Amino acid sequence: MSDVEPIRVGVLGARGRMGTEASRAVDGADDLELVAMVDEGDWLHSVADAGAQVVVDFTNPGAVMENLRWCIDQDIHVVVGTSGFTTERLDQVRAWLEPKPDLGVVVAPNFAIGAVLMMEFAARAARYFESVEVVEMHHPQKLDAPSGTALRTAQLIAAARAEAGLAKAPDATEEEMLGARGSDVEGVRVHSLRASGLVAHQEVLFGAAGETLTIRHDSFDRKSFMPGVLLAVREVVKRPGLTVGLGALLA
Ligand SMILES: NC(=O)C1=CN([C@@H]2O[C@H](COP(=O)(O)OP(=O)(O)OC[C@H]3O[C@@H](n4cnc5c(N)ncnc54)[C@H](OP(=O)(O)O)[C@@H]3O)[C@@H](O)[C@H]2O)C=CC1
Ligand SMILES: O=C(O)C1=N[C@H](C(=O)O)C[C@H](O)C1
Repeated sequence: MSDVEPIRVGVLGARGRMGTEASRAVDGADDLELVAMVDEGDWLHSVADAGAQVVVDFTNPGAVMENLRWCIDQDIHVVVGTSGFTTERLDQVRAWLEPKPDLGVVVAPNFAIGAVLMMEFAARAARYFESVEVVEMHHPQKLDAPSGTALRTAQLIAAARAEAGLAKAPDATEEEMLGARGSDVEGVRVHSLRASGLVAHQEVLFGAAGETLTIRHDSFDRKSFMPGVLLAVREVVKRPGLTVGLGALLA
């Protein structure tokens, strides 16, 4: 038996789709101890009362900032899977962390290894193609559109295009029905599909003269996110400040 104390973990959004899976994964890990499961209407302070060192948040974009603020105030490290993180929100989290030099927050738009690689590959390909569009596909219970993963992918692509000096992607559309061309995320078109049977899927379509490149990732089961969640829980206690994306934690 190891003489290292397990990391004490609380889960917010614990009765939701991801919170249920994350609670199960934490509970099944020898080096972690599930000390609190909190959902809407529960007493948030029970997380601190239970001595949680790390909180995992899978709630919703409307709730997550208040949860984060509270955890930081309580000196609890946070792993955030909840979507809805704009640049402004990330800046706000950095500001909250400033007076807390030992505290870590990881915000990961997607914990699936394949999705992380899809974003990295897309960022790498971006400089070589004049056209690019992102199509994300999710279950119809999803509250936000576009997905956090699609937003992050579009931001990474936009940054790579800007660095390469690429102009706006060609598009002669003059007349369009509202929404037909998707949303414009920093100059990258993002389309959101919702259908029963889907979990979480994304395609990034690149185009240049005479060729296209499609990079696609599919999560068929929420178990796909769990190795990433557990990695983030183990790493956040060693990484003060804000870490965005699981990629930074991968060896
Ligand atoms: N980063 C990643 O890899 C992934 C991220 N996600 C993101 O995680 C989030 C949750 O997704 P999902 O599990 O499908 O959503 P669910 O709606 O199934 O779960 C969210 C849960 O949080 C609860 N909740 C709402 N407000 C609070 C609060 N203030 N405190 C505690 N609990 C609260 C909800 O309760 P109630 O229903 O009563 O409101 C619900 O039980 C979404 O933002 C989603 O995009 C999802 C999958 C992977
Ligand atoms: O709501 C979901 O299901 C998912 N949300 C995250 C997102 O918005 O990108 C991650 C994954 O796509 C599943």
